[in-house]
Amino acid sequence: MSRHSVVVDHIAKSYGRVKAVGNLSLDVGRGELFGIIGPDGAGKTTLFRILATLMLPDSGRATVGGLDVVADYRAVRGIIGYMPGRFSLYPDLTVEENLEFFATVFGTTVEANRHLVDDIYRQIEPFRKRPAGKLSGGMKQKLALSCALIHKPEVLLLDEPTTGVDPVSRKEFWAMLLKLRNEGITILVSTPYMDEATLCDRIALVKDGSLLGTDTPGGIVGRYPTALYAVRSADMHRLMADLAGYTGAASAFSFGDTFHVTLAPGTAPADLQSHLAALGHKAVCIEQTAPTVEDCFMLLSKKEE
Ligand SMILES: Nc1ncnc2c1ncn2[C@@H]1O[C@H](COP(=O)(O)OP(=O)(O)OP(=O)(O)O)[C@@H](O)[C@H]1O
Repeated sequence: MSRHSVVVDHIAKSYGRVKAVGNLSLDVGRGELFGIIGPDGAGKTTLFRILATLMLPDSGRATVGGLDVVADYRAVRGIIGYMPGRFSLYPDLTVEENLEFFATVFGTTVEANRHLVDDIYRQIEPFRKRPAGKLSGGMKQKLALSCALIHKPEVLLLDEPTTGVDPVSRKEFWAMLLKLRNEGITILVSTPYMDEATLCDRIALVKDGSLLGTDTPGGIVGRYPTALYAVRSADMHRLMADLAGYTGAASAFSFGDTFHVTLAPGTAPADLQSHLAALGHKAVCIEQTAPTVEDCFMLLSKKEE
C-alpha cells in the first residue's frame, strides 16, 4: 500500500484562457496535515474541486487513498470528507438536521460516528435547533466540519475553512484539525493566512496555479537565504517610499506595524540607518528579525516574476 494518501501528478486546468492550475505536482503522506498556502486566485479551489471529483483536470492525474479521481470517482467520494470554501450547509435546516442529512446521504447515522465529531459538536450543540443560515461564521465552519466528518472519511479536503472567521474561532478550528490529524485522518487544507502555515506538518506555497515550494514550515523558513530586518520610523508612510527608492534595499514590504527589508549585497544596516537619517527620518529602528512563511512566500514570488 502506498504511504501517500493524496498524489497530484502534473495536474493542469484552465478556464478558457485563464490558467487556474498549471502542471502542479505534490503528495500528501498518510495521516499528514498538509497545507496549501496561497492568496486569492492561486488555484486552490480548482485543485480541491478536482480532488473531490467535482471537476475534470485538463491533463495530469491525481489519486486519493490510492484511487484515481477520474476513473474511480465514485469510490473516492466514499472516502473523502469535503468542505468547500463557500457555504456548504443547508441554511434552512437546523444544526442537527444538517448533520443527520449528511449522515443519511453517506448511509450512516449520527450515533454511529458521534465520537468523531463529539468535541466539535459539543460546541454547537446549544444551537442545535437553530437554522444553519443563522449561525455565526465560526459556528458555521464547525458545523460544516462536523458534516464533512460524519461518515468517517479517510481524507479530509478543507478548502479555506477559516476564511472570514474571527481569530478566536480560527484558533479553535485549528486545534480541532490537529486533534483529527492525531487520530490518523489525512487532512489537506488550504488557507490564505500565512500564520496558519506553521500549524501544518508540511506546506505547499502556491501562486497563479504554480507551486513555489513544498517543505515543512521549518524547512521553508530555514532556507531563507539572507538577513531580514524589521524597520520602523516615526513617518511610516514616507518610509515605504524612501525604502522603495533606495538601491541598498533589495526588497521591502509591509509586515504588521513594520517594514520587512533585505539589503543589497555590500549594504550594511548602518548604511540604511544613515541613509534614512539623511532623509530626515526620526526614531529609526532597524532590528534583525526571523523570517516567517510570509517572508518566504514574498521572496519566492519575486523570484518567480
Ligand atoms: N469558472 C471559472 N471561469 C473562469 N475563471 C475561473 C473560474 N473559476 C476560477 N477561475 C479563475 O481561475 C483562477 C484560480 O481560481 P481558484 O478559485 O481556483 O483560486 P483560489 O486560490 O481558490 O482563489 P479564491 O480564494 O479567490 O477562490 C482565478 O484566476 C479565477 O479567477
